[in-house]
Amino acid sequence: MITASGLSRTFKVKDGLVHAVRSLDLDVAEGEFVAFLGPNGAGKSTSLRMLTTLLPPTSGRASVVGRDIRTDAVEIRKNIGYIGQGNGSGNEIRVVDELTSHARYYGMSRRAARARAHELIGAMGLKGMEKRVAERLSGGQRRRVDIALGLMHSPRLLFLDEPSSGLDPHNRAMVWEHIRGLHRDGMTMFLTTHYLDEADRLADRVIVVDQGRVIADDTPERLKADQAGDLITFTTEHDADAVLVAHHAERVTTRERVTVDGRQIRVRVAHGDELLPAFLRHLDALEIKVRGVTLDRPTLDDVFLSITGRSLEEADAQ
Ligand SMILES: Nc1ncnc2c1ncn2[C@@H]1O[C@H](COP(=O)(O)OP(=O)(O)OP(=O)(O)O)[C@@H](O)[C@H]1O
Repeated sequence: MITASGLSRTFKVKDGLVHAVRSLDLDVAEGEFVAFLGPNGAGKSTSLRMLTTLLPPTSGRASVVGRDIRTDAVEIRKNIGYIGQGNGSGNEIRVVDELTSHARYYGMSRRAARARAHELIGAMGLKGMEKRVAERLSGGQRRRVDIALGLMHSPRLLFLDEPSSGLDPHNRAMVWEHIRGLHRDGMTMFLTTHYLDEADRLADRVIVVDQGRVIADDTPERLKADQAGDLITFTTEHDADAVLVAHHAERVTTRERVTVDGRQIRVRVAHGDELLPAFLRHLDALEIKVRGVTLDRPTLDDVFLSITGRSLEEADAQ
């Protein structure tokens, strides 16, 4: 559905060059749900704009729905939907008319276009807003009109750039419910999001980018198990016991994955739930006293932290 090889984009700025995307390789199969994650400025939107034929690459190649992005933009645009960051829908046209004329552009009959517009108005929780002009909607309502616009022609492949930004939790859940349904019916999804929990829950595959490069690409489960692991936190009665727990923990994982802070020992380890009972029995047999223990499952932010040494939330704040 999407392949890219060495796809790159450089921008000229006053004081030099910005390498927004550096040699992106991608292979997305039909029916996949891929989340593209990374901090602000990592190159996500630039990648999406190249793949949707809105921006020519500086070098490299890509094909989308089997067509070359450099030579076949018209065919690609017919088959894909693109929901960018703050799309159109900022003009003096009624919501229902904007949706209908968008679909007409794709060759739908007036009748089919109106029926589809009303279907999506319902699905996006916009009932009652049909006759309002997009300019006078709230940010969250406008965002849902953007999403409906991207879906009007029922594309095979949907690119979503931060689809849920600006939506309250209720509307986020509603939009995702609809997108999940479309994916179940076979639509391929490629999205960027800052909500790591969304990517974790929804995507079959997560591609992590940083400074224009792909730094990880796998299922959320494998990324979390391989790159981050569970976090076990032990609390001991005495500082001396903490040192002993840390010593034994280093034997089941590596030294870098064990940190001691007073009487608290943090251990990162894959499959912590399976390891913990035997490890506690082992400590007990050695008469090392543990007062408390907690186990936390890793998040995708832990994955980013483990690969780059900084948290995605911190990286975004920079
Ligand atoms: N038209 C442009 N001219 C110059 N630099 C640009 C242009 N568009 C993007 N950039 C730069 O390219 C880099 C990547 O930007 P991009 O918008 O692709 O990042 P992003 O990962 O989508 O970020 P965000 O999460 O903030 O949306 C940034 O350093 C950005 O400043």
